[in-house]
Amino acid sequence: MHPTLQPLPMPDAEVYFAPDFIPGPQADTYFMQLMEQVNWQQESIKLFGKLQPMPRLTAWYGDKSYTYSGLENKPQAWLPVLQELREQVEQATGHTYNSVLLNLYRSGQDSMGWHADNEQALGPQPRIASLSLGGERRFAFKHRNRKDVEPVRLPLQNGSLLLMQGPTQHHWLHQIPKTTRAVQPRINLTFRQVIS
Ligand SMILES: O=C(O)CCC(=O)C(=O)O
Ligand SMILES: [Fe+2]
Repeated sequence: MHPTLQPLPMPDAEVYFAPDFIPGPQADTYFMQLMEQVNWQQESIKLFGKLQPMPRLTAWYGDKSYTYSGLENKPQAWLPVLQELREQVEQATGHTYNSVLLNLYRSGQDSMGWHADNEQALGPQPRIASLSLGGERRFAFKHRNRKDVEPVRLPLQNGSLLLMQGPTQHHWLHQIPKTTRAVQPRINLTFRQVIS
C-alpha cells in the first residue's frame, strides 16, 4: 500500500487516509476535466413515498450495471481521465476496481445522508477507494451501535484519498453533511469492485 495511506485509529474498521494523494495543481486539472466530461445526472430518490431530487449530481461508470439506493445504473464506457485516476488508485491501494460512482456536490446544500456501502454486489467486505477533488467538505463516520465510540470527522481536501475496507461497512455509517459555510463545488469518486 502507498506509504501516504495512513491507518485511522477506528475500532471495528479498516480505514486509511492520504490527505495529499494528488498534488493540488494536478487535482485542479482533474476536477475541471471531470466537470466538463462526465455525464452528470440529476437522479431522484423516493422519500416517504415521494420522489425527491437527490441533493447532488451523480454518474456511474464501470464494466457492469449496479443498483444503488434502489436505482439501476447502466454502465457507461470509462473516460480516459477516469481510467487514469483508476490506475493511480489501484497502484496506491494494491487492488483493482471495475466501477466508479461519481458525486458532484454543487454547493454546501448538496450532501449525502448516513449510509453504509454494504450492497450485496460489493461482496462481504466491500472495499471503497474514495478520491476527493475540488472544494473541501467534512466527512463523518459514526459507529452503528457502540455509544462509547466517538464519531470521527475528517476534512476531505482536494486530492485526498480515503480507503475503507474490511469490516468498516458492517459497523460504521458515513455521511457528507450539508454546511452553511461557503464551499467550492466538490467531486468525489468512489472506486468499487462489483462482483455480481
Ligand atoms: O462524497 C463522499 O465523500 C462520500 C461518497 C459516498 O459515501 C458514496 O458515494 O457512497
Ligand atoms: Fe458511501
